[in-house]
Amino acid sequence: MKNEGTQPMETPGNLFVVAAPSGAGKSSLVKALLELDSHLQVSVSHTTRAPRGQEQNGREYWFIRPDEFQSMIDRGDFFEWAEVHGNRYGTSREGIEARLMAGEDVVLEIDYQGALQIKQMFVHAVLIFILPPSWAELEQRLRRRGEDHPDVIAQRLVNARVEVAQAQHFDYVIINGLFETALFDLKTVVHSQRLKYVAQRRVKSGVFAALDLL
Ligand SMILES: Nc1nc2c(ncn2[C@@H]2O[C@H](COP(=O)(O)OP(=O)(O)O)[C@@H](O)[C@H]2O)c(=O)[nH]1
Ligand SMILES: Nc1ncnc2c1ncn2[C@@H]1O[C@H](COP(=O)(O)OP(=O)(O)O)[C@@H](O)[C@H]1O
Repeated sequence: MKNEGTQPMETPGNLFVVAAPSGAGKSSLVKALLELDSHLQVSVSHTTRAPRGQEQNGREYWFIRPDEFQSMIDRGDFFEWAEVHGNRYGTSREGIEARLMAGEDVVLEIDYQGALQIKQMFVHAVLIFILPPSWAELEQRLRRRGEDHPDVIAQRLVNARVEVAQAQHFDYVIINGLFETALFDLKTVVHSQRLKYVAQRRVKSGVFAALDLL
């Protein structure tokens, strides 16, 4: 939650931030997007949460102990971190900064608290919020996923009300009803941002002026 000393940054690479209430389909959408888009890389967060069935250390998350997480906070290793559903999650500086400076596009899959912190640091970050089509469907998806204890699901559904209220602060809101439609919308946002960025760079560099267009 702390980011003292961090100035807003403008980087050659685009930064996309995807947030959603648990079960809305954020991880599935980002995974599908990454398979289609070789220019995009995901940042693997650190968490104190226990791994789920198929999750692997270093793939979905870096799973670390609470004291290790605290040490990382103390060392200033995180761009942002937050407590979500009773566990801590954080985006480490390592990797992301270098990738963005090298002109690569990065996607973060984080909660709304982290997303809002990131927007303060990276003014051009594109914030995307994924909504389920209904509360009933959200609950169904969490149950069908079958990864969390009923108590954990209940807590996530309560927290979902608070999270969804934050969608108003995001640049884009995508409803994940039909998966392929939502994926198309997500691809469109990424593509639009790249076009916008290229156009802005060309205007700045005077390319259009040289063509006698502007
Ligand atoms: N602020 C922050 N939130 C994170 C980070 N990594 C994951 N989260 C969020 O923590 C919440 C819980 O994630 P998880 O336990 O994997 O369950 P999920 O909701 O099913 O994805 C989700 O809203 C994630 O987006 C991170 O590095 N920072
Ligand atoms: N559009 C969709 N329609 C039906 N089921 C979906 C859709 N998107 C995702 N799911 C399913 O819903 C569950 C939750 O998706 P997941 O990507 O894990 O959500 P999140 O990362 O937001 O918690 C998974 O079982 C996933 O396969």
